[in-house]
Amino acid sequence: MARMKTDLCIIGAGSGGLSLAAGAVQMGARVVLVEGHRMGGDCLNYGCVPSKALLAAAKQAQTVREGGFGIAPVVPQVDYAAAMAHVQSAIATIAPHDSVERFEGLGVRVIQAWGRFLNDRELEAGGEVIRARRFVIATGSRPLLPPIPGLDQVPYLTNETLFDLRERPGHLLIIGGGPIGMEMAQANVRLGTKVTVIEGDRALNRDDPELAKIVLDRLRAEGVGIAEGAQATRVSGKAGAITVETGQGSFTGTHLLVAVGRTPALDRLNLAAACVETTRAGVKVGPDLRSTNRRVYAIGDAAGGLQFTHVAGYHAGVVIRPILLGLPASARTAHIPRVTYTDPELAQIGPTEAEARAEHGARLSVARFAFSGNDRAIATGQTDGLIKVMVVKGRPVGVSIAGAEAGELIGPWTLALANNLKMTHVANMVAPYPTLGEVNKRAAGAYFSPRLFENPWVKRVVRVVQRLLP
Ligand SMILES: Cc1cc2nc3c(=O)[nH]c(=O)nc-3n(C[C@H](O)[C@H](O)[C@H](O)COP(=O)(O)OP(=O)(O)OC[C@H]3O[C@@H](n4cnc5c(N)ncnc54)[C@H](O)[C@@H]3O)c2cc1C
Ligand SMILES: NC(=O)c1ccc[n+]([C@@H]2O[C@H](COP(=O)([O-])OP(=O)(O)OC[C@H]3O[C@@H](n4cnc5c(N)ncnc54)[C@H](O)[C@@H]3O)[C@@H](O)[C@H]2O)c1
Repeated sequence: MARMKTDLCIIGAGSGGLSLAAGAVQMGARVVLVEGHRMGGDCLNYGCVPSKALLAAAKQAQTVREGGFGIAPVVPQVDYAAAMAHVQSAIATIAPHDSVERFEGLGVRVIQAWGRFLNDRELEAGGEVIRARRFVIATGSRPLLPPIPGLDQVPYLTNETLFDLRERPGHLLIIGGGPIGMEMAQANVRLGTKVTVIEGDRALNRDDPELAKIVLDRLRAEGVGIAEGAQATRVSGKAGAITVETGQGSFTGTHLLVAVGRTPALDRLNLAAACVETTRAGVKVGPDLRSTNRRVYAIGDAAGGLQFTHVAGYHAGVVIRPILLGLPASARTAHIPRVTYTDPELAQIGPTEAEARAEHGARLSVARFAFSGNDRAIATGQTDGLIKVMVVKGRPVGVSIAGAEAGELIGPWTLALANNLKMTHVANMVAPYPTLGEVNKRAAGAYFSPRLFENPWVKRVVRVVQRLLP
């Protein structure tokens, strides 16, 4: 077997591995990148990109279907295969950016094979033994397949096969009402599929219930059936007629999508040989993302924390400091946002109201502003929405937004939380009129209004000054 030495060996060329490889090689390190399947990982091939591309096609169908503003609604003529062709075209357009050619052009040695540790300092991939000063496990995650009796006896879809469909499903059952389940429910219902979501708990249960309701009400109004408190206990049937049994009754559809979470992709790595310990969530790491083997780090979904592309990229930025420069660094989570790209969108940073109340008690103030008070939202018919800002000692600690463009609107708050800014900084901002972005400033205004307008001292001072002014 050929042998090579390198500074850094990264296993997995997804969101985390690619960011790290590009950064490390351009800063002068010798980098080997090992990828066993498709460059770009889950996000490009089976996750963010295809799901957002399908949602875009679905939004187009919905715009036509709803009409409005004096434009007559029309039943959309949906070509499901063409919508999926748009999905593939979005992937193909981005793929060169994540390609072997681009990374080899940057100076990265790319090995297209599965990597497997031989011992605590060596990994084998594609018949080569790589001895590296540091390793980074960036192998991501795969769909969790729950032990529901009968599931292994029926054909089912996951995010890895859903985008291969070319014929529109007649009735899509989705087990799991998390972000994957709800995004794909709306995409499919808008493209003309009958959809039923089967959720064991509350749909979108990680989000503030008041804001999740805004999204769920819209989905229900568009025709998505959402059974909550309906844990799937048995699956049976065959292609075209699949039945899911739950405590709330049984549901039969033509297709089944399983979207009940993720499991870390660590099984091919032979981690025991490298003395790298794991938990059910992923590689066991400290705040510095270092594993139980001090030469080995883990980033992204494999590190067992938040599972988002921007987190994988952020992790890459954290580990590059100790790996390349020997400097300390640790990962934080308080400033990490998340967005579910339903229409309306659901965005969150920091704790929800309930989480913040549990943590801060009476010190917490919650400022609210409804989209129905925003002129642009009224002009464009997008008044279903609400922003809540959780404030402690004059600083925002959490923000929840449900509404049009919530993912864009959370931007200024990500800046505020990352830099520990105060509500005054947000209130000082002048937002262009008329924009949806004014909801951010109005929420800051809602925080200051009672302090300014309902404060007897302010009134007294104004009266005195008015008497004294010439
Ligand atoms: C349907 C869906 C929609 C999503 N939408 C969003 C979104 O809108 N926004 C967002 O932020 N996140 C989204 N996510 C989550 C996001 O895709 C992941 O958090 C992100 O891809 C994680 O990046 P990663 O680098 O950790 O892993 P990945 O991108 O999964 O990359 C891991 C790579 O490692 C490779 N690999 C695994 N084992 C080995 C091995 N032994 N040897 C060599 N290679 C190996 C895999 O083949 C893969 O290419 C979505 C996920 C799904 C499933
Ligand atoms: N927009 C985004 O950023 C985005 C989009 C999709 C996915 N993702 C990432 O992917 C991760 C996985 O998403 P997900 O939606 O698969 O998982 P999830 O864990 O967020 O939601 C899964 C849901 O399935 C339910 N469930 C589990 N077992 C069940 C059963 N037997 N019967 C009925 N319901 C059951 C759970 O109660 C839960 O609500 C997310 O947490 C997120 O990190 C992000």
